[in-house]
Amino acid sequence: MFKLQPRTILRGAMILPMGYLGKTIYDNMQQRNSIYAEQKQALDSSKFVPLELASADKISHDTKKYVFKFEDKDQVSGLHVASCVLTMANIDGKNVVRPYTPVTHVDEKGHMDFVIKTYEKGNMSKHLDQLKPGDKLLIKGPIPKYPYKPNEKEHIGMIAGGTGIAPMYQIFSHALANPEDKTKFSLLYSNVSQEDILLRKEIDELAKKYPNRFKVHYSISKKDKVGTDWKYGVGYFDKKVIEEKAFKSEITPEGDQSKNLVLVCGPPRFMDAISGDSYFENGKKVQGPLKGVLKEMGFKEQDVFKF
Ligand SMILES: Cc1cc2nc3c(=O)[nH]c(=O)nc-3n(C[C@H](O)[C@H](O)[C@H](O)COP(=O)(O)OP(=O)(O)OC[C@H]3O[C@@H](n4cnc5c(N)ncnc54)[C@H](O)[C@@H]3O)c2cc1C
Repeated sequence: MFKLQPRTILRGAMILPMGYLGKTIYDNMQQRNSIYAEQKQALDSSKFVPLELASADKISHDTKKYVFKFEDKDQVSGLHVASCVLTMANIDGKNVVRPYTPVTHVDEKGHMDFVIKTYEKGNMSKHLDQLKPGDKLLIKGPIPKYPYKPNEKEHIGMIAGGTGIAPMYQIFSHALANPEDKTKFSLLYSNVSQEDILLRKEIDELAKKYPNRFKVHYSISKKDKVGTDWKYGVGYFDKKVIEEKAFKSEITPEGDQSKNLVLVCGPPRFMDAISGDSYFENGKKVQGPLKGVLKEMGFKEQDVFKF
């Protein structure tokens, strides 16, 4: 079992949410913000601003890509890696607020894109599904999540389910585009069927372009949804799949955890199975105890960040 070094404790603590170590994350964000201060920002973290929907296109049977225009085509969102936004809409007389993670690069100008799944009984996702180009949505951000720093870790394992790919994509697409950043990424991405895999073209292109820095293993949870050409996994992620297909000997609970980290994001049942979910306590998001497969494997709370 690995021992906690002071450096490990500090780094572990850095991945805790604002409520625990707000100052560290805040300082980090301030540094990032000073970089972006020179650029005109479309979003404001203290208030909701209306953004116009430019287009909404189906990318799978239940998911759309939404493109929101900034007021000025030279504006950037003002987001940093990794952060998300809050959206707000008045639905049946109530203000509904939900977080989403853009999939556009943080320095992309003029627009911000989201990949959002529509739930049959979902308040915000159904509202978004009904929006037409020209309609506006209230958006606020950035909302800080994991403060990613190039080369801080050697290897980051990512375990994502469904739309949980969005924050992972934000991180690895940003990191891989930076030639100075040597961080390696291993992504395990689970979906019900092949058709449900979001951003597959983009992910496969990155895996091809950066074979030494980025690898991906997909899994389909339903056997009958697998096509004949399927070369990846079937079923849920367990210890064996995580060890053999993603982490190999590079990310282990016994390894040097100041160099490795595991990120997890997915729907509630997926989170419960893999790591346990983060939750709100006294109005603040807390990581909560580590549970599930990662706990069984021997990982510790500070080795894992849950989005
Ligand atoms: C940090 C963060 C970033 C996120 N980024 C994205 C993103 O980029 N794209 C995206 O599509 N979603 C994302 N989500 C999820 C999103 O915030 C909403 O939870 C989701 O869109 C459902 O909201 P709703 O109002 O439509 O459904 P609600 O009205 O909240 O829920 C209605 C019903 O839908 C079902 N449901 C709701 N959410 C889920 C879920 N995640 N999995 C399975 N069933 C569910 C439940 O059965 C629920 O009873 C993110 C969540 C977080 C915490």
